[in-house]
Amino acid sequence: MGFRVLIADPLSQEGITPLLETEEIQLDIGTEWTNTELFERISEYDALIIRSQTQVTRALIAKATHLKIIGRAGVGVDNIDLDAATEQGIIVVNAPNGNTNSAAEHTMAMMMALSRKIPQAYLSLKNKQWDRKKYIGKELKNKTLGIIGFGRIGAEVAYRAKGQRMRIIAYDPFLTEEQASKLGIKKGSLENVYAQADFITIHTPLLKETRYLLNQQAFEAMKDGVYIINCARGGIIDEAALYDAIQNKKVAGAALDVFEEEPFYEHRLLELPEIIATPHLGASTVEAQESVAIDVSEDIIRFMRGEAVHNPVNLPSIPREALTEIKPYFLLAEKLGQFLIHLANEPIQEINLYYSGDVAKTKIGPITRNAVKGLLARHLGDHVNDVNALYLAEKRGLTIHENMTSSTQGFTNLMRVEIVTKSEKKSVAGTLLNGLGPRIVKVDPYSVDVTPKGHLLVIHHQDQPGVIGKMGSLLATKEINIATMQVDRADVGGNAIMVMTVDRHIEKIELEALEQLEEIHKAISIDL
Ligand SMILES: NC(=O)c1ccc[n+]([C@@H]2O[C@H](COP(=O)([O-])OP(=O)(O)OC[C@H]3O[C@@H](n4cnc5c(N)ncnc54)[C@H](O)[C@@H]3O)[C@@H](O)[C@H]2O)c1
Ligand SMILES: O=C(O)[C@H](O)COP(=O)(O)O
Repeated sequence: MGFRVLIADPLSQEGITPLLETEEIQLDIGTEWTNTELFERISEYDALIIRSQTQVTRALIAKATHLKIIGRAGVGVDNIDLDAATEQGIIVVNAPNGNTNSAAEHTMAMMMALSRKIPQAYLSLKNKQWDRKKYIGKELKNKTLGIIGFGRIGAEVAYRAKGQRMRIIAYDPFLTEEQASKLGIKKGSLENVYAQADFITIHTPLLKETRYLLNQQAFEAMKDGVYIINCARGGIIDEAALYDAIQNKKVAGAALDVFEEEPFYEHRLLELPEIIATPHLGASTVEAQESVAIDVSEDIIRFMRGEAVHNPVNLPSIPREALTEIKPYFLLAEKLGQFLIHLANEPIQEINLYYSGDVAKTKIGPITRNAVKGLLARHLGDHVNDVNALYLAEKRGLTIHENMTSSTQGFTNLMRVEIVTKSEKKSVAGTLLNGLGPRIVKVDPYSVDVTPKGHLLVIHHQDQPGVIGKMGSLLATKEINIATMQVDRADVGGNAIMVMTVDRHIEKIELEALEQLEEIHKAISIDL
């Protein structure tokens, strides 16, 4: 059947070449589909690619029973219910860099068209008017540009505006004084921006904190005759407040590429001659569209092939060099989790992770995620993955603690996973042996050396002569061949453990037969 990909919004044909050239991918174009069709057919797809039009709501995600990845060919993901995607284990990727330049250029074009009233003058000419007095503009030179949101696009706008000899004051919670002075701009608070700027351009995402950031109060705090440019997202400006601010001459004009509701065919703001507008064209250039479509297509192919994606939105992004270093620990962590959950006799309440040696020097978050995934997979199966492991653990009331310790116990790297239940703690520790892969080296207090792979049999028994022989004979009667065996004990004659690798899965009834032996406390079968 292949990996089924649905493109729901118009993408650059050249940009989807990587998908077209990948044999395993079966590509459908649903740009002409109605919403009803999309709802009816979404369950057929492994991947969905969109731009800003398609609303990926919780309801749509609930229907998307086979969906594994959503690719946003662009930056803003406010049209995707990220929580719903994460809960369903769907990874969301975007293409954050491909349209930066186009959006910055569009912002500059809008600012210049606004200050020189170009669209208004053009319309007037089209209407057979030759009116020169009406369209007197304002220069940008020596004016102050306030930039709210100094990320990729905000910074690109700053470079260009400096070329226009504007003074720049920027507000962004992450902008430091040092960065600002290096760039030759001023860092200010929102209030500073409002008080000083002649032009204000917005470049933040639409978030809870930025919704209606530019509201009546904000307009009141601005200079009289300020110009506003929004090529970021509708909803960051309160459109009703902007309308009033223009009517009462506080705001001299606004250039809008984005709106609270899109698309629309009539808009109250467009009745005002001080407003110029484009229908969300910031990223609409040949270059940007090709670039974002390539980026998102390549991430979908990477995902399909089990490789790390480059632009995850609902997973922490890991730099490539760091990923090479930590990836081998993912398997170790997952196997430790899968093994350990079989030792739990009661529901788990807490998961503790202890990292030491080389592994403690890496980015442990994604390693923890894999351990939790392994722990939950026994009861949640395929439903749990890297994307939703922590969410699902949290939903089940599990607390997770990560700890760094110095106790390497002679290994160059060691990670221990511990689960806490109402009445006991169980733990398993493992290491990554150079060139040999993951090894389990401790089960509770017992030292072992087990490759976490295949069919394992864990026996808790009394340390006494003959028990290993009895075990071996019983397994032989069931035609269960032992491939490897590890034994350790707490004290002579005390509690002991055997961890065996056997050649086939051991049935419950066979475990019960083993537990009939007097010296055997518990027999556990684990398939890894
Ligand atoms: N019109 C278009 O077609 C178009 C094209 C591309 C991007 N966009 C939009 O432009 C915006 C910026 O994109 P980007 O690629 O530069 O994103 P970015 O993530 O690189 O930058 C966003 C910046 O906003 C800052 N920020 C967040 N909350 C803030 C707040 N409350 N106050 C001030 N700053 C805040 C962040 O710290 C970050 O530096 C996004 O909304 C994106 O969707 C629109
Ligand atoms: O966030 C973005 O990348 C822009 O708003 C572009 O949106 P579009 O892909 O719908 O043009």
